Amino acid sequence: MASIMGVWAFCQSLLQTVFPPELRFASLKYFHRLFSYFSSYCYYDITEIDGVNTNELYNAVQLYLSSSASISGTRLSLTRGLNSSSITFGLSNNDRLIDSYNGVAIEWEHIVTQRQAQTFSWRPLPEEKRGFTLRVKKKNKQLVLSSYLDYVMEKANELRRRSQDRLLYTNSRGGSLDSRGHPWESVPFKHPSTFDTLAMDPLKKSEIMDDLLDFANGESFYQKTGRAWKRGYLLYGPPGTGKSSMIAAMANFLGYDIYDLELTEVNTNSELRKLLMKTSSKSIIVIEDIDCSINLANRNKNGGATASAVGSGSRKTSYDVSSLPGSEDSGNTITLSGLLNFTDGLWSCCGSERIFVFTTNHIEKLDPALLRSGRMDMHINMSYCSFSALKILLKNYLGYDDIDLDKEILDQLEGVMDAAEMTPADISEILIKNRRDKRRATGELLEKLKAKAEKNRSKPMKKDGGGVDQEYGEEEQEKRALDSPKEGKDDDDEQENCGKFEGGIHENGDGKIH
Ligand SMILES: Nc1ncnc2c1ncn2[C@@H]1O[C@H](COP(=O)(O)OP(=O)(O)OP(=O)(O)O)[C@@H](O)[C@H]1O
Ligand SMILES: [Mg+2]
Repeated sequence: MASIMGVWAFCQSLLQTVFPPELRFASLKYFHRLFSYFSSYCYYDITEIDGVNTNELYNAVQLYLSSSASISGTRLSLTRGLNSSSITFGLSNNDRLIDSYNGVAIEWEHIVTQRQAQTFSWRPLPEEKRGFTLRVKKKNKQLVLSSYLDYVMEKANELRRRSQDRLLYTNSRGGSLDSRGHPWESVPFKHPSTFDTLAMDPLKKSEIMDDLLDFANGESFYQKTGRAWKRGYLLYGPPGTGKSSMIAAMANFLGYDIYDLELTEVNTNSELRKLLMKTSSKSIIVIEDIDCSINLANRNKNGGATASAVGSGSRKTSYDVSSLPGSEDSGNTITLSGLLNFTDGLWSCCGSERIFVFTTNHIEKLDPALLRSGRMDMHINMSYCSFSALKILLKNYLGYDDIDLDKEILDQLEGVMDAAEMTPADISEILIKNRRDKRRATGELLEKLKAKAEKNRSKPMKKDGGGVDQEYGEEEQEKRALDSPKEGKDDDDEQENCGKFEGGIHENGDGKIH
């Protein structure tokens, strides 16, 4: 047997020195077949692209090999991605190293060859053909198949989560795919918001954190109850109350990637489905300002689901496809039912451990279908800054603890906080501006709060909610104007259909209200 292995090794080294890489790859395969019968080893090829899809296992192996301490490579390739904070190292082209698992030696080789002239393909393929070959003794084959590869996947996921550079994906390219078949573009996600920096009622905060942890650790629960392993959060409240900051804090807390879904870039339900299929597990799928992304004014007579995307933000100019003759037939529209299928239809289960987060400034404008049980599991009201939230801001921005603050000032702040109805964003501005002088900061803050409370008191109360709401409307309209000049349609009839939510958090589905 030793002599057979010697011949095999000789042939391999001969091939590597004599043949060009593309021939080497093909010839190696041929010789491999010839020798496999006699060899005590078996081989597994893990190619980067499997047919037209990217092979997740390839990426996992690459990551695992780049960081595992249990491996000893003699020659590594170092890379640092654009905007990335860390250097990653991997196997050089056509180099190999030995990993050890449960006392078994596993050899990895990275094989890179030039792709031959492309025949017809629906999308351009990368110029290089890359793959890993795993070599293990035949007697340990079962170990590799039953647990080693799972271990590699798990380790790679963990490494990715632990690394600072989680990813923020966007679908700003519309429906088009990149050369690796991805509809999403990604950048490293480095938002500093955490649950520590988030100013909100501590009880509410810990409820949300517990809920997230229950979800992340709940694989067996979801399995046992036959539910898809996903959870939906609806964050609602005035601009500047921390909805986007909360999403960043959730991602940082769980170590998940974020998919920021720009609904106005999606033309059809099937495009929406494709985007969903290309999201990974352990991720948060976000639709911001859902009331602006889906135009609920276009529902059909049956209360059905003809909703069209409308422009917002850096988004397309408003359009209303359902008003174009025949546009529905041409399928050039996303519908509310398409969106609901996206979140809780069969397709929503094509991955696991995913969180959906919708945000809105106007929960009352949302279609009741979106709010129904089982859709968005938790409704979280991000409201004006409360006294307990203010204390968090004072600590974070000025380094104040409760005991550091003058009791009299604290009492005054507490007395005026609720009536002032100022957002954490407004308060943060005042604190940032005066952060070098704590006394001045609290002084100016108190002044502004009192003035705002006074202003609110003197405003004439309107039937539908009072003066404060009107101002919140103005602020929000400003935001909308920036987003889309054509917007601002009348949604009154929609509001009649919608339930009103008060208080902090509502857990949906089991009827509990927190
Ligand atoms: N609850 C909060 N805790 C800490 N900082 C906050 C909070 N709310 C707002 N801020 C600050 O204000 C800024 C704007 O907040 P954010 O973008 O999260 O608000 P939003 O609710 O998403 O607003 P919009 O409805 O306009 O999207 C943030 O950068 C953050 O610094
Ligand atoms: Mg926001």
